[in-house]
Amino acid sequence: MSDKIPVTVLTGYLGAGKTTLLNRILTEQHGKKYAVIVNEFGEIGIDNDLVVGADEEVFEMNNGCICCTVRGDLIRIIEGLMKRRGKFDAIIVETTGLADPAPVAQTFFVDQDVSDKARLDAVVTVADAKWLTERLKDAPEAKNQIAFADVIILNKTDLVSPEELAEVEARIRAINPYATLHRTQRAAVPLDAVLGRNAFDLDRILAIEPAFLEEGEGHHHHHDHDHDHDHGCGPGCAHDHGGLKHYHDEHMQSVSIKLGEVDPEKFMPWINDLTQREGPKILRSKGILAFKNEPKRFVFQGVHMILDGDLQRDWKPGEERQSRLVFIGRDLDAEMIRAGAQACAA
Ligand SMILES: Nc1nc2c(ncn2[C@@H]2O[C@H](COP(=O)(O)OP(=O)(O)OP(=O)(O)O)[C@@H](O)[C@H]2O)c(=O)[nH]1
Repeated sequence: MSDKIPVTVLTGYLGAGKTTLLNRILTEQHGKKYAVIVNEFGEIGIDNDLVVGADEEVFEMNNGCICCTVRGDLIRIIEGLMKRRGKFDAIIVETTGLADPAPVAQTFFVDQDVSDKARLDAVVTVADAKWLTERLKDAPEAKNQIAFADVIILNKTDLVSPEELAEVEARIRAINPYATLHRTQRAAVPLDAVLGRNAFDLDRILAIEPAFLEEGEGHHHHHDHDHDHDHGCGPGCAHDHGGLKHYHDEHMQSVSIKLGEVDPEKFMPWINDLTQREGPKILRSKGILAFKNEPKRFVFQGVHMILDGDLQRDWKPGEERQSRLVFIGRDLDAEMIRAGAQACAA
């Protein structure tokens, strides 16, 4: 029996429910110690701050594209964790919603130091029952996340009719007939549905992606656009790592904003109005807010025009009462969003 540390790669498109699932796993009584590695799109880390659990250690990877800039980070973090063996039962990697899981999974096979000590247990993909059908049309990453999955959590079943649910499940099955599929609300699955699966099937992946085990001899980046963004190796390029091709959305951008205390009387109407008007373009929004005279942190989450928000834990003594917001989407009017947020200052 291998004593390699099992690694679960948690993927799924923006806002599907990855962090919800992760928090559920981490708050269960499991008696295990997990190391969690998160990777976000957007310059200021919010996700790592929203992962709960007293016993876990959370490591944040650099922002940017997971294949080029971030893969090095992933390897470094895992190697660091390996030096402290015995302290962790398993590693969970939560990728950004925009990541193609192929290069992440590939790391566990082509990097010798990593593959000596860690094994990919399963790729778990959270799918948003409401939005997946749309994303399969316009986001190749979303399709790859389904194709690579060993376990699929078909989440947010409360937001669709039984007919819509059957339809999205049929679409998933057309891409991936093999994965174990769980229909959920709020990602409610037992821990053993996700962890310790020993489910990653290399033969199946090689059938989809014959170049999976080939480490690129020099990386060929195809910039099939003339935009001048700077996001690591850049959105919009279809990378070809020795034949393993994956994609980035060239129009995807993030707007991140930091400000001090915020007036909820101004913020609430503004965020509602913004997401109603710009919802089709804003795929994802989230923030941790310091409301004036409020001892607790207010956390809001949006996926297109659906918004959620509540007061969570207290601001800790000495913790700076700073508000942080991130908007991820296509063709966003960054100046308009920034100005609107600034106007909510208390
Ligand atoms: N209605 C409904 N909302 C849900 C469900 N699961 C999660 N959500 C909400 O969907 C939003 C996104 O959930 P997250 O868990 O943060 O999604 P994520 O995949 O981690 O998002 P990114 O990391 O930004 O890609 C939050 O507001 C959740 O509360 C569900 O089953 N039903």
